[in-house]
Formats: sequence, structure tokens, C-alpha cells
Amino acid sequence: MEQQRIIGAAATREDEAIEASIRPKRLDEYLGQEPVREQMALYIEAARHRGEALDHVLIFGPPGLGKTTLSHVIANELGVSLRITSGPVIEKAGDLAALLTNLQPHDVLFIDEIHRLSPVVEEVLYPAMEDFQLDIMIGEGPAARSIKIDLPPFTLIGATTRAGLLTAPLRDRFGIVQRLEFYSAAELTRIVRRAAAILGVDCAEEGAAEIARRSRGTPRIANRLLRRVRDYAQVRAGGRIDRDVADAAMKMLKVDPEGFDELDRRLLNLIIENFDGGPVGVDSLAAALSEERGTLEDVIEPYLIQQGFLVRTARGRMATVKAWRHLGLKPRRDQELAGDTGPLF
Ligand SMILES: Nc1ncnc2c1ncn2[C@@H]1O[C@H](COP(=O)(O)OP(=O)(O)OP(=O)(O)O)[C@@H](O)[C@H]1O
Ligand SMILES: [Mg+2]
Repeated sequence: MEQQRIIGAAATREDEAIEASIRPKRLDEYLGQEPVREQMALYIEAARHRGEALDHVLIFGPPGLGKTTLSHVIANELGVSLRITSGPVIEKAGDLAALLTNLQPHDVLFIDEIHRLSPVVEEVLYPAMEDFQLDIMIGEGPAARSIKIDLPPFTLIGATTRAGLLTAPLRDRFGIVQRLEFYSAAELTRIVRRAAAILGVDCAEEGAAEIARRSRGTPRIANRLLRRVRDYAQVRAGGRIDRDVADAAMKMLKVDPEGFDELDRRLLNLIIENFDGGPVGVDSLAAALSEERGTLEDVIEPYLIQQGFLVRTARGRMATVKAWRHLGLKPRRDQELAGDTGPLF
């Protein structure tokens, strides 16, 4: 299961406990994501200048890239309180009403997994976002009546792993839309060094770079690998993380130089060995791996695709020449002829 993968992007209990201490609180600690940082700094300053609530913000990106962190940073920079909830938790319109009426002017309400709001709750959210008004029904049957309540101006921050999961009317109500990208190895190196300093770990630049390279562009994974490598260093290397120590620890963790684990390699192997490189439908792959289709699409595939090991085509998934080579296999002849540009169509 995803939760047990050392390089799984979803948060574990341990991650959550530690994240409180290393999660960036200000924009200047939020490393990488330059375009997002630059824009948010500007919007925040403008809103503060005008003495208004910041426009609603939609943040999307794969797990562990910093959506929750960014919403904390935004609230901190605005100097307001952050209320945190999530789509599936808000069951009834009344739950949302309770949250909204408790906000102070300019506060931030963060709704994680906003694509999982029920349609009824979403309907209530529209006028709240647009006109800072609540429109709710009280009572049932003939005695039912609708009441309007004015809300303080507030900022809604919604987070989701994929923008495509949101209904169009909801998406249209966000004035600011930020898409988080996978981090470069250089950015992750800075993130690892920062976390190491906070945790009091002796980590050389080269050691941090080695951890960064295998972290699938994801800060949460980088921080988790850092903790595991720290354990290894403590027991076997006098506590200091350098390149060799990081490398040896990764071997023990079975995280390969691309940051792939068994599951990634099984997926690529499956496509290549059982389906001759593809194309193969996502449902067949999910079934063969005993994973849910959603997990495959949201958690396993994005990094493999971004790194050019896998492509999504209309007819299904295909392994690229890069994938054959990574597994030490010889690409099919037609793929070889097509060069390293991926599969033939
Ligand atoms: N830009 C960043 N700079 C430094 N550290 C970061 C950054 N973004 C994220 N992190 C670190 O990665 C951890 C995970 O980030 P976060 O919880 O915000 O991810 P997320 O996108 O909300 O994930 P999920 O989709 O699972 O909710 C944070 O606790 C933080 O320590
Ligand atoms: Mg989050």
C-alpha cells in the first residue's frame, strides 16, 4: 500500500508529527516554486495595502508538494488566522455555515481535498465566495424558509491533487489559481539542508544532494528520506550524512538512483514484460498491481510520466525506451528505431 512506501507521497503519521516543526511558516522559507512565490508575495502585499481579504486561492498539485504548507504561509503572511477543514469532513450545509460564521474578517478558510465537497455544500459555498453571503434553508416541509446571513470578508483556499476533479462553477470562483510543480534536485537539496539544520542533523551538501535526487521532486519524500538516512548514519556512520552514507542507506531502503521503488519497477516491468511495452489500459494495470486506479493515476504515474519513463496515450499507457533501459532491458526494435523519443504511435 501507498502508506508503507518509503517514497510514497502521502503523509504518514510520523510525517505529520515532524512536519509541524519543519513546515515553512513564511514565504522566504518556502523554497522553490518561484513563479508561485513571486505571484503570492505580490497578491498578499496588494491585499494588505488595500486592507481587504485576499482573493480566493485554488492550489493544485500532486501529494506532498506543499499545498497545505502554502496555505499556512499565506495566512501567516497576511497576519490572519487559518481554519483548516477538508471536503469530506463538511457533510451538511450547516457544517459549512458554522465554519464560515465563526471566521474573523480577512481570515483564511482552508478546504483540503476540495473536490470531495458534496454538491449540496458546494451550492452553499458559491454565494459565500462571491458575495460573502450565506443562503441556507432552515427547517423542513411547509415550515422551511431560507435565510440570508452576511459573512465577514474571508479568503477561501482550496487544495486538490488535480484541477480536473473540480466542477467548473467552483473553479471559476477562485481569483487566484496556483499549480505546484515537482521540485528540481537543486531546490530539494536546499529543502533537505534546511530540514537537517532544524532537526540538528549533520548533513553535507553532497549527502543532501543525493537524498534530493531520489525524492521524486517531492519535499515530503525528501524530508522522510532524510530521517531514514539519519537513522542509518547514526548507527553506521557516526551521525554524519555524506554522499556515501546517503547512497548506502538508499540501497538498504531499496530506493534506486531515479528514486523509484519496487512498485515503480513492478509497474514498468509489467507494461514491458506482460504487455510488450503497451499500450495497456489503466484498469488492467491497476488490477495486475492490486492498486486502485486512483492511486495509480495520482500517486504512481505522475512522476514516471514527468520523468519520461511512461506516457499516457488515448489507447493506454506505454513504457518509453528510457524505461526499458532503466530496467536493464533491450527496447523493442521499433522503439529503438524511433530513438529516445518514446513509443511509436
Ligand atoms: N516549498 C517548500 N519548502 C520547504 N519545505 C516544503 C515546501 N513544500 C513542502 N515542504 C515540506 O513538505 C511537507 C509536505 O508538504 P504539504 O503537507 O504542504 O504537502 P501537500 O501538498 O499539502 O500534500 P497532500 O496532498 O498530501 O495534502 C511539509 O511539511 C514541508 O515540511
Ligand atoms: Mg496537504
